[in-house]
Amino acid sequence: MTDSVETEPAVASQLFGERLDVARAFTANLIAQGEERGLIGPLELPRIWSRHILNCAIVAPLLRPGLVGDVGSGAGLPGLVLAIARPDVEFVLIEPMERRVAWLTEQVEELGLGNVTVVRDRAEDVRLARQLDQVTARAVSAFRKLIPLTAPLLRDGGELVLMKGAGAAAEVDAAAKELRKFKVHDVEVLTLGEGVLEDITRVIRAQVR
Ligand SMILES: C[S@@+](CC[C@H](N)C(=O)[O-])C[C@H]1O[C@@H](n2cnc3c(N)ncnc32)[C@H](O)[C@@H]1O
Repeated sequence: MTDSVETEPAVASQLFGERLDVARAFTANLIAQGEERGLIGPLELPRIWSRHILNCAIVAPLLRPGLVGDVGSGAGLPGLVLAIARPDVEFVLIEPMERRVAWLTEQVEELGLGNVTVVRDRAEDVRLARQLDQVTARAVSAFRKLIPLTAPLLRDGGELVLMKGAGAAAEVDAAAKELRKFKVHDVEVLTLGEGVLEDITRVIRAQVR
């Protein structure tokens, strides 16, 4: 583990409220084990809070009570962070890689997250007992590729909440064919965290069917 780990920014307490201790425990576990377990690169530790934990937590107010599927959760970003921030929302984390699933399952147990289920599968193959109300994803695939993977998992009127980089608007333009085919509409690109976070977060939000 590198010795240059970012200290917790003051805004963390605002974003997690009374769940801050759980967020701290998860972040400490990620700092302690993330590099060794291939979940996060060493270069990320100096920006673990600003670039990763808080960058995901700022999305929490976009979620509604219901069932949210986080596709390609990896280290738990954003799925576990959102599940910590929003105990009123149920989450299913969909991740195909065995060692990442093992990490996610351990974290759910250790942190006592009763609102999270972990499923080992690819989004295009997974069979869920219930249709999702919302889907989240971060750093999994381009918007046009995510649409066919995620839209079939959503109920009519469900919503995509996809964390994206600076190219979000261009990704929307490149997805015209998939938007039509999967009846994705009311697409907007949101910028979150301005004036609050060091790194702003861009989100593509869209309705399905
Ligand atoms: C670059 S990592 C990002 C992980 C995490 N979302 C983050 O932001 O740190 C991409 C993740 O998506 C998962 N993934 C790739 N293709 C997938 C698919 N078809 N369905 C579900 N997950 C997938 C990978 O196993 C990996 O954990």
